[in-house]
Amino acid sequence: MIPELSSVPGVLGEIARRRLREVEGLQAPTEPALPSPPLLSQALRLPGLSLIAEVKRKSPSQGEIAVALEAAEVARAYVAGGARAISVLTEPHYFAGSDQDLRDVRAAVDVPVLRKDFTVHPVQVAEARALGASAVLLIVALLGRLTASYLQLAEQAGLEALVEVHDEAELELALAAGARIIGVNNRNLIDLSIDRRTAPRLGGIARSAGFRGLLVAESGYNHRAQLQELEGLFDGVLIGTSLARSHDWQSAASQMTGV
Ligand SMILES: O=C(O)c1ccccc1NCC(=O)[C@H](O)[C@H](O)COP(=O)(O)O
Repeated sequence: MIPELSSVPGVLGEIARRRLREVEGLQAPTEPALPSPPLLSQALRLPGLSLIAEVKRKSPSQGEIAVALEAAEVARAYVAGGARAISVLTEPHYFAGSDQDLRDVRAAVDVPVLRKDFTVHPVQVAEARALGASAVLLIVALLGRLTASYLQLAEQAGLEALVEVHDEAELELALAAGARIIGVNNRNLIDLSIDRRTAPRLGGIARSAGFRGLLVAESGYNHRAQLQELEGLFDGVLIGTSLARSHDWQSAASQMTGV
């Protein structure tokens, strides 16, 4: 049990406590291990800013985005539009996602797949590997000092981790935990406000502190021009709402990547 979970405020706290109740009785999957998935880090090391495109049906901040979308179809279109990785929200209640979405996306595309969930129990890490994910999301605002042990768990399971931060204190914890891929979220997950200055600010601090790992900017991007300030500092950008709500997922992705 994560000691601080009961005191996480706002929507993030609500989601995480509900998720814990859903998963804490589950047994770790026992199926034979799947072949090693493609590495998220490799996709992020390609030249330029790599797009991680998100399969997102609804969200606490936006309500319904594309409730009827078919995850595999959307993921294929994103990849055709130049996305180098896919993020799949598997949380069912607030985002209408599912584990089956992740299986479907894994079967449909060759690029790395991130399991975007609210990881609050070790069983979710084992599940992610069994579903075919390449990486899991670890939110420092939820895991606090346990971030390092969840990172270890992920590595032992053969997964990479996107370690997500939103402020300086969380960035310090992520660096101390030995994160290799840090996601800076422009969305405050407590009050859901967006401030796109967060990513460049914290990305700059991370680099000044000597971080040589991979940086991903997350949330709030809807035009290619907004990505300019990330060039040269960030390796990737994670975009959900503005892509998913488009009626043409391939051209929406392509407008962001220029492919
Ligand atoms: O998207 C939300 O409203 C949200 C609310 C509470 C916790 C997490 C939330 N989103 C998760 C994400 O970080 C985003 O799905 C991801 O970064 C993409 O953001 P966007 O392009 O703004 O959809």
